[in-house]
Amino acid sequence: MESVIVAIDGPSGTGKSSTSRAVAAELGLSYLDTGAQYRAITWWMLTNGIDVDDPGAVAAVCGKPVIESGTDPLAPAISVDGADAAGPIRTREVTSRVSAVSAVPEVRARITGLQRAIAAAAEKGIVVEGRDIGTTVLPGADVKIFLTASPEARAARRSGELKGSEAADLASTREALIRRDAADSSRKTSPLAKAGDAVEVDTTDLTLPQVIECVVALVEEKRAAR
Ligand SMILES: Nc1ncnc2c1ncn2[C@@H]1O[C@H](COP(=O)(O)OP(=O)(O)OP(=O)(O)O)[C@@H](O)[C@H]1O
Ligand SMILES: Nc1ccn([C@H]2C[C@H](O)[C@@H](COP(=O)(O)O)O2)c(=O)n1
Repeated sequence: MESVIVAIDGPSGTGKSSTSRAVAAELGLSYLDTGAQYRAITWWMLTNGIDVDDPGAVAAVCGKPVIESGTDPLAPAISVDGADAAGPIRTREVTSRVSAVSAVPEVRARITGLQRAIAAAAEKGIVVEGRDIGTTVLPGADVKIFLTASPEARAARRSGELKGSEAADLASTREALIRRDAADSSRKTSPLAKAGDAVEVDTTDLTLPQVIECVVALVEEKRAAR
């Protein structure tokens, strides 16, 4: 079977990770969570005392951390300087600072380079999820999907995940994700955007299995047309 590159973009909480992992597993493809890479570099900045609101300071050191991403959809993994970072990158602090770090052009250039190298090495193909995959990272992707959902649906999905001290009410979760989407959409360098040739899938009223089925069908359709 010929290799296939699938780009899945969209705002936060639309189901990119859940869908991408399941589609990659079902089709025997590799999987890359690019948001985890931006979270990992943000976590490194915070733990090393870098002022993440100072783009110059961030740019000066962004080449330092060694970020490695696993590509098995059944066992997603990310490490920074050899240490497992899967847990620490999901804290509320990292979530609230990641948009500032990922807006720095030098950070984007470095992480985009890592992403392209990983995609090029995926022999059977890969599902890559993020914000700028179809527009900037892999503009020649075979299949491009842009997932959307209402802010209410996304907030309800996210609130269900947070536990203990990280738990937040629906309204503040909704506000936080709208704020992050606004920052990610308005940055100058490769903002969150739908590629002109992407298929938009509104997941508001779809179950996760329905979204997965829809994306698998789009990939199979593309393969059959080759
Ligand atoms: N269609 C759906 N219906 C209901 N729940 C869903 C659906 N898609 C995803 N979810 C749930 O919503 C939550 C967020 O999904 P996921 O992490 O895949 O989104 P995301 O777009 O990758 O978010 P982010 O960009 O913030 O990482 C998860 O708990 C997931 O199980
Ligand atoms: N291709 C990407 C992927 C992610 N980001 C930034 C913007 C997000 O707010 C943040 C975290 O992503 P998530 O884990 O929530 O998917 O990373 C980006 O700029 N470009």
